[in-house]
Parts: sequence; structure tokens; C-alpha cells
Amino acid sequence: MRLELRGITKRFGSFTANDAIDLVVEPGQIHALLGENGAGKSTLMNVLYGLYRPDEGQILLDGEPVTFAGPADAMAAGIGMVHQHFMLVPVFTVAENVALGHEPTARAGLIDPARARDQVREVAARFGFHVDPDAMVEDLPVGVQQRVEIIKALSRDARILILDEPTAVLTPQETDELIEIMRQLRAAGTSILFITHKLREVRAVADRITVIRRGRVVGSADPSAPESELASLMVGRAVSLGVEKAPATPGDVVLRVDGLTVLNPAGTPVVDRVHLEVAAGEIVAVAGVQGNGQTELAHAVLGLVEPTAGSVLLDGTDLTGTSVRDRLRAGLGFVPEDRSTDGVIADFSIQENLVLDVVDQAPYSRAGAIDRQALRSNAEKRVAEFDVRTGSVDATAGTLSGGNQQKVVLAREMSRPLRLLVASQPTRGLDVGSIEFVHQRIVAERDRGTAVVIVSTELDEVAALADRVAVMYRGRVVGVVPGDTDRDVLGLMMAGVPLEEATQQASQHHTLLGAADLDAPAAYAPVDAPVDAPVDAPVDAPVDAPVDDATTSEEETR
Ligand SMILES: Nc1ncnc2c1ncn2[C@@H]1O[C@H](COP(=O)(O)OP(=O)(O)OP(=O)(O)O)[C@@H](O)[C@H]1O
Repeated sequence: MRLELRGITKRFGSFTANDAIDLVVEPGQIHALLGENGAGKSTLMNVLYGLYRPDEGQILLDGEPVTFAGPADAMAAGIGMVHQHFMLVPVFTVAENVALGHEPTARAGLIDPARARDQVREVAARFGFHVDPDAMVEDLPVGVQQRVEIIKALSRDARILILDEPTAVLTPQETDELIEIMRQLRAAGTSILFITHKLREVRAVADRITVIRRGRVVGSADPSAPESELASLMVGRAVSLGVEKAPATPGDVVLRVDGLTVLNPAGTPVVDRVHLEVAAGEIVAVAGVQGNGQTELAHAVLGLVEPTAGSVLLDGTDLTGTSVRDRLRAGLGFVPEDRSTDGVIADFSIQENLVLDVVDQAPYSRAGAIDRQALRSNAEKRVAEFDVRTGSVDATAGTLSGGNQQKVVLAREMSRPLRLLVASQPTRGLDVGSIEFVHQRIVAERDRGTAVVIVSTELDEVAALADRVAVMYRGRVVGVVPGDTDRDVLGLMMAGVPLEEATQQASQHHTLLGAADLDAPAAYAPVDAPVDAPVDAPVDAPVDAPVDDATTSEEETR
């Protein structure tokens, strides 16, 4: 099916998020949409999926103009969308999730299990990928849950699939698998609109690239163009894709984690006797496949989870029994891995989000009263510094694009005097220009004498920042290696291969995107941590309930 967007304009109040956008996607084409944070990519996709009504412009399918009153119309016309936050019901099986709300497999609210299973098998076979229809969604790794979302869209005969930053939450191996699936879909004639900030992926899979800046199409690019060219087209200036960094000059130990053990509710150790020391003036990356205990380790340092054994010391002081607030006040900066649940409060203004932990202190509070002017001038400074794209610091965080929400979290956590910064996936969702800036800031923080822990599944990020890398596998730190260790070696260690063997194997084995072939930790009990849990959709919610972003929009009342 040929898609044409003609002159699409979408405004939010006086702000124009999409400005007369023209775009053509040919049948069986993978069309990448590139653009800096806040450029208007998600807005455009939400228009195409019927979540927003455009103020001007037309959508044409095979030359015929169409209008969508909601996602149900878009789906009926053959458009499917896989959101970043999956909309699956965790306690349902794959087949039940695919059938949910969909005729003819679900009638009068009742799902016919046999037909639902057949449908999953049929779609999976048609497009050449595998998913067990009887598996419970909550037991599946993120990459497979995403595959379920794709099957769900395909089972509703989607011929144009929108993937909005689908790889942001995937491991390198899952990313390789998704790219393979995208190729199979293309071969079967499905068109894909692919939003990503990762230029390597664009170059690996896209047939065509359209670049959007400040709501307008600014050009198209050839997928074979060098990354540096794509990067500068995206942000409108030259971007250095690495970060300048002098060797670290570590000082005294700031963070000392000693024999730390955290159990999940089932009693399985998810952090298993971990020892780790991080000195002032160095960056230690904790690398690992998602779900190997990194999240819980970070949470234990923050004080969100109670360890069953071991201790966390900050500047020699045992933090056991101290609250999160005490730790933040002692100079801990914390960037959570999931900004939307733990990083910003969507209904609070940007100004308020920038001072969440310190609003009751000077200069923001005096004699019990909040100094609004102090809040505002702080926000204006931070927004300019971190290039948060917003019309006003009074806007709620929920109206910001994903990347700009992440910048608010970073600006808040990195704008007070720190002893220790623990940042999980600090640049998730950021465009290349913003990554450059944030990486420079993190290195500057190190050079100021802060101890920095980066928790990352991105090997590029680990390579860019780390002075040392602690690799976690099944709750244990299986090795601490220098920051310039080969990424294939790191990848293999992340899959549980000991350092020596990993070094040997790495010279023989390379995957599509240059990361080592990782095995998911199959024998490892699924971690019950709240941050890793799939988003709970209420069972009776309409299948196409809009995403969080959309519900905070002016369209809510539609
Ligand atoms: N519901 C809304 N109300 C007001 N403004 C909004 C709303 N949704 C988006 N915007 C604004 O529109 C602009 C475009 O946002 P959009 O989410 O489309 O960007 P994006 O290109 O997807 O960015 P990112 O790469 O950060 O995800 C942003 O400046 C954002 O603040």
C-alpha cells in the first residue's frame, strides 16, 4: 500500500509541532524518520495512527484520501503501530493478547483459544518468525513482547507498520533480531515507518530517510551516507560522535558496595554478593543484558530496595537504613532507567520537575514559602543549558517529547553538587546532538571529582564513557575490565562467557551491528523489579487506548 502525507500540520495551542509535512512511503519500503528531540516525529505518527487529528493536510492511501477519527479507523485502513510502552496484558498469553478486542478470534468479549493460537502461528509462519502462542507475556523478554505487538498489528492486516523508537529498549541481540524481522516484513510487502536515533540501525535497514527539524521536512538522505553526515543533517550542525576524554585520575573511593545481595519476591538473588568500588574522578560502567541485576544494584545504592546482605558505603559512611532523601542530600545524583515512571511527574510543570528533591530548600523555599521566581529562573537556565525544547517552563512535563523529558531528568540530577552520580541509560531516547552534550557533561562531572556509575546496555555508550567496565551476569559482577575493552569481548562477557574465552571467541564472531551474539540469560529467573515489568494495561481497556503522551494532550476530551 502506498502512503502519502500531504501538507500535514498539527498545532498544540500556538505551537506548531508538524508544519506542512509531505512524505511518501512506497509499498514494501522501510522509511526511516530522523530528527532531533522534539522535531515532531511522534506527533506525525500519532496523526497517521488516528490519535491526533491534523489541523491541515491529507493522508492518502493508494491515492485515496482518508480521515481517521481514531486508531480503530487507522487499523481498519491497514495501519499498525507498535508503541514504545507496550500495551500488552502481562498475565495473558501471547494468543490471548493478540486476540484481545479483535474479531473474529474474540466474540462477545470471549476469546476462542484454539483460533487465537492458530492465528499467532499463522502470522508468525507467514512472516517467518517464531513466538510461542501459549507463553505468558510477563515471562517473555522485552524483545519477544515487542514481537507480540508486531504480530498483533499484522493479524489485523497492517500493511503499513509504524515502529516508534522500537530499539530503545532492546539488547543488541534483540535489535539484530528486530532488524531481521523488518527485512522479512519488507520482503512480504509491508511498509515500515521506522523512528530511531541510532544511525547505525538506519544505515543497516532503511531504504529511504526523511529528516525532520522543528516540525518541517528538511531533506532526505541516502541510507549509505556516513553517520556523521546523517547526524549533521538531523541536528543542523556538525556533531562529533565520540567524546574527548583525558585518562581518569581517580582519587579516594567514594562508593563502596560490599557483598551486596538483593532478593526478588520469589527469594532468588537478583544481586548476588556484588563488590564494587568507584573512586572520585572515574567513570565505571555497569554493563549487562537488561535483567541481570543492574537495575536492582542501582536501586539498592539509591535506597529503593533493601538488600538482604552486604552494605553500600558513601565516602566511608554506611548507608544502611538511610532513606532515599538522605542519600540524595548526601550528594547522590540518580538518573532512573525509566524516565516516564520514575524520572518526571507528567502533570507537574517543567519548573517543578527540575527541583523535585530540593524544592523545600534554599533558594527555592524560604521560611516555609516557595519562591516562585527562584524556581522560574532556575528552570530557564537549565532549559537553555540542556536545550530542552519547550515553549514555556510552565508547560507540564507530559507535553514534552520523550527525549526532552530525559533532558529534564538529566538537568535536575546534574545541576547540584554531587559526590556520586548513578545514571541508568542516561541517553536513552536522546538525539545524537544531545548525546554529545550529555556525554561531555558526564565527563566534566568526572573531572570535577565526582564518582560516576553509568548503567548501560549500550556498548557504544560504555565505550564512549567508561574508564572501567563492570560486567554483570545473573546478578554477579563477572569481571571488571578497562574501558577500552573490545565491544565484542564485552558482549560475550555479558552473555556469561569468561574474559579469556570471550577474548578468543570475539576474534571469530561478529554480528550484524557489531555487537557480540548474546544469549538471553535463559536459566536466570525473571526479575520481578517494578521498573522492568511490562506496563500494566487494565484488562478492560480498549486495545488502542492512547499512550501516556497522548492522554495528556489537548485531544483528551475528543
Ligand atoms: N500533547 C502535547 N501538547 C503540547 N505539546 C506537545 C504535545 N505533544 C507533543 N508536543 C510538542 O510537540 C513537539 C514535538 O514532539 P514529538 O513528541 O513529536 O517529538 P519527537 O520528534 O518524537 O521527539 P523525541 O525524539 O524526543 O521523541 C515537542 O516540542 C513537544 O513538546
